Amino acid sequence: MDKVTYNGMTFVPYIKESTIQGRITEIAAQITNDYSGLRPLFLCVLTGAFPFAADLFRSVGIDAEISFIRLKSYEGTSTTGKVKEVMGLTENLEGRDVIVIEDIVDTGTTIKELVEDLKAKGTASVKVASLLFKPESLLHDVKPDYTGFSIPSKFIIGFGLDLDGLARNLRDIYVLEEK
Ligand SMILES: O=P(O)(O)OC[C@H]1O[C@H](OP(=O)(O)OP(=O)(O)O)[C@H](O)[C@@H]1O
Ligand code: HPA
Repeated sequence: MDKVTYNGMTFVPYIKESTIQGRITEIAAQITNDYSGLRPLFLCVLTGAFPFAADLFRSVGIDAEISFIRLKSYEGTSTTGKVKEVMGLTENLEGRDVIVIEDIVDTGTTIKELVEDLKAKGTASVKVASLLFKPESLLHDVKPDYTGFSIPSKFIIGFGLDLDGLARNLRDIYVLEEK
């Protein structure tokens, strides 16, 4: 794995694809066990979560459905603090067991708003599976129920995570190089 550069910023290798896949398999096994006999609805938060959602959803061993919502709050490497719904939900969520799939919980702003919204829609339960979690960046009292990797508060890209729309197609995860 070599360094990569986007918009003049250099990123160094951080988490390998094989390590990511191994962790996704473990989370899928946990979900398979926790939701046995239920038919959960996975809700993928576009855009960043799509590679994680595809791999996680295909690894669970129970009947399940998947749907998508598109939320946006980041510009460059920082949050705007405002979560914009770019594409909404069409499903009736009443009585459903929902598992939100996120690529990252950073300040927690996106997940806090989304989970509150989903609970207000009459869901039976709402849990969050996030590939990455930055506990030291949290601005709200939230925490994923299933976490791939807890990481320090550094900007990362790859495996769905972007810098202004780029780098989502990297198979591995990279972190911004320290100067
Ligand atoms: O915990 P937070 O500080 O709210 O950050 C997490 C959110 O930020 C990213 O989305 P972004 O707005 O960059 O949209 P994207 O998925 O289209 O890249 C990521 O996919 C999460 O949804
Ligand atoms: O570290 C990050 N990288 C890319 N997108 C993000 N959205 C929240 N945090 C991040």
